Amino acid sequence: MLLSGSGKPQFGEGNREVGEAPLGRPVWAAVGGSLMSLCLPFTGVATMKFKSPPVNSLSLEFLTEFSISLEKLENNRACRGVIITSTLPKIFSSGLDITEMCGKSMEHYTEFWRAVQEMWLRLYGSNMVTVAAVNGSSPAGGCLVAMSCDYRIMAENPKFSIGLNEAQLGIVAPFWFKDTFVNVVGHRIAERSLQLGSLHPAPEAHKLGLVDELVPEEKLMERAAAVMAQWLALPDHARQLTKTMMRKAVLDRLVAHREEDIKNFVTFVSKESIQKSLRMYMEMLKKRKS
Ligand SMILES: CC/C=C\C/C=C\CCCC/C=C/C(=O)SCCNC(=O)CCNC(=O)[C@H](O)C(C)(C)COP(=O)(O)OP(=O)(O)OC[C@H]1O[C@@H](n2cnc3c(N)ncnc32)[C@H](O)[C@@H]1OP(=O)(O)O
Repeated sequence: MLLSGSGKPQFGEGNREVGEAPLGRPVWAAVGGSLMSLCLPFTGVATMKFKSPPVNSLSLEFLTEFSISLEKLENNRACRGVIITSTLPKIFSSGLDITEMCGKSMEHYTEFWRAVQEMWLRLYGSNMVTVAAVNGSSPAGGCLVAMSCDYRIMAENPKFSIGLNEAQLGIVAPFWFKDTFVNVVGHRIAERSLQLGSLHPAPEAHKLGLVDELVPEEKLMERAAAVMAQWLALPDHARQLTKTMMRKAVLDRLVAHREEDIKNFVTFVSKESIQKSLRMYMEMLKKRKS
């Protein structure tokens, strides 16, 4: 992932610490792990770019790096907003890495699911302004990442789709995926879309309110910066308290039921019938390619 931003530098780039420039001015800070890049320029707005080929699947390693990056930004007082996008053509994120949910131990499933929860708690509960610049397809967990942001701008290409398609895989979106979805599009649209496991092409996603606006792909980052500036024009404390008021109940629900949710996931995903569905789905993806 690539992460970039400005302000008071606190990050290291690989092994290189980024510190004060000779004149005492903060320098551009680049952080990164291998799976995303992060930069924080003088504007106080970070850009986080997923870069985990082939399709930015949310593996345990990716989720861990994502959460650490968010924590670093959150703790950096100079950082007020983050734009999340992808370096890969046509793909924002393919969602949870299915291979993490196939043929692994109970311990692994537990660790993986805790990492999924952690990422969501950090992103959905972030004090920063979060804008998703969705420059490609974004199924399931990828859709969750976009929906957890404050605002979604999607490239207007109808070949790109977004949605919670879990039902198509024979699995069930957990209650907090569903809650996030309901908070974005409302109960009726969420119910129909979840039951059918729909992936909505960009124009339809816009009509449903799943994304806030569509722009030509080449204008995506420019528009994301403009939206960010609009949101940052307000005093942080008022915006943050309002965000908390809107999201707290849903966040609290997972916090209160976190261990139970992990147990449910592990029990569910360990079932032979679910393993079979996931294996068949992976085979279908491979066949579709050939
Ligand atoms: C009671 C309930 C209690 C608890 C709940 C329990 C459990 C359920 C909760 C689980 C919630 C799950 C959330 C998820 O996110 S599941 C993942 C859903 N994702 C998808 O369905 C997307 C699948 N992928 C695609 O549709 C396409 O790959 C995509 C993204 C449109 C890109 O298409 P394309 O560019 O043509 O690329 P390929 O299809 O050729 O893919 C390249 C390569 O990547 C592999 N791959 C794709 N997606 C994934 C993935 N999500 N995980 C792992 N691997 C993936 C694909 O197989 C190819 O591999 P290859 O080796 O053939 O190169």
